[in-house]
Amino acid sequence: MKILIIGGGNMGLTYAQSFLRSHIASKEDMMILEKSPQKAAELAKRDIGTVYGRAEDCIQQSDLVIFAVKPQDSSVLFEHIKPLIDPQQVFLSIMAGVKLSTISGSLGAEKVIRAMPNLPAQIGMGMTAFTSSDAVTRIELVMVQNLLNTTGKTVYVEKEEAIDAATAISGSGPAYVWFFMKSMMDAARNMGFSYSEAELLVSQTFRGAIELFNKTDFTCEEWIEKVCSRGGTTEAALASYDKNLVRDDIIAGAQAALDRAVELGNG
Ligand SMILES: NC(=O)C1=CN([C@@H]2O[C@H](COP(=O)(O)OP(=O)(O)OC[C@H]3O[C@@H](n4cnc5c(N)ncnc54)[C@H](O)[C@@H]3O)[C@@H](O)[C@H]2O)C=CC1
Ligand SMILES: O=C(O)[C@@H]1CCC=N1
Repeated sequence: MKILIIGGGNMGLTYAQSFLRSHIASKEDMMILEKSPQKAAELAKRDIGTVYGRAEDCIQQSDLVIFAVKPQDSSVLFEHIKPLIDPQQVFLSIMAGVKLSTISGSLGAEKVIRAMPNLPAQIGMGMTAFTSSDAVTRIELVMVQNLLNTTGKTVYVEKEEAIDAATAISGSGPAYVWFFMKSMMDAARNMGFSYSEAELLVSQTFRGAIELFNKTDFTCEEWIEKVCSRGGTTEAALASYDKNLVRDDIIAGAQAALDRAVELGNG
């Protein structure tokens, strides 16, 4: 199966590397279409398949076309490739917000899958939610799911709105986690730790807390209770979070991401 990835940025490159690393696709089957000549030259050095600069040279030979450009670049791209595509090709989009109906309507193609991955896909630890149009066959869906599975865990969702919600939670989520890590590192620096000490203290704390959570059946609340001594330090920190409505802010942030996904989908 010939796979064409359109957009060789963070996610396009991640996908190409992941498919190759897992041997689900060979270099001969992988094509990347990248419009920036500088990026295309860098990609060509990576030995991850054939890199193209023109859609005319690669679209027709592909069985699966993956859209990994920014949502804002999608309408120009669709307009350009519409005369080149075969309506029987399968299209997979990972673009935030852009709806199945927009993709099929703009291209005149029926077999469209929408997925929302995240950046830990780079190390096979990604989380992807995906859904598909009715015209995609079971075999085609399984084929795409097998590809997505090379990047981490996947979940099929029936309702397309859940893709926008997943964008706000798991798609953007790694950035929220790094934001929290950075804030804790800033606190550590203020308390006198060096940069590398702050990094070690914080990254190992995140790793330990997440591993512990994943390896047991306790909820977050139960774990929090185990850390908190009555009248102790953790309670003081959590009281400060409560007073400053940190939880509400985190929920509002995720809601802002969801609102933006919907907005991107409306053009
Ligand atoms: N970065 C992330 O963590 C995630 C991104 N996404 C989605 O993935 C998509 C790509 O995101 P990134 O890889 O971060 O962006 P990026 O900016 O790193 O890569 C996009 C690439 O597409 C190229 N491009 C734009 N128009 C093109 C065209 N007409 N033909 C060929 N190449 C073209 C650009 O030159 C650029 O190299 C976005 O739609 C985003 O919503 C989804 C989940 C996570
Ligand atoms: O920030 C964005 O719009 C994309 C979608 C999810 C992660 N990055």
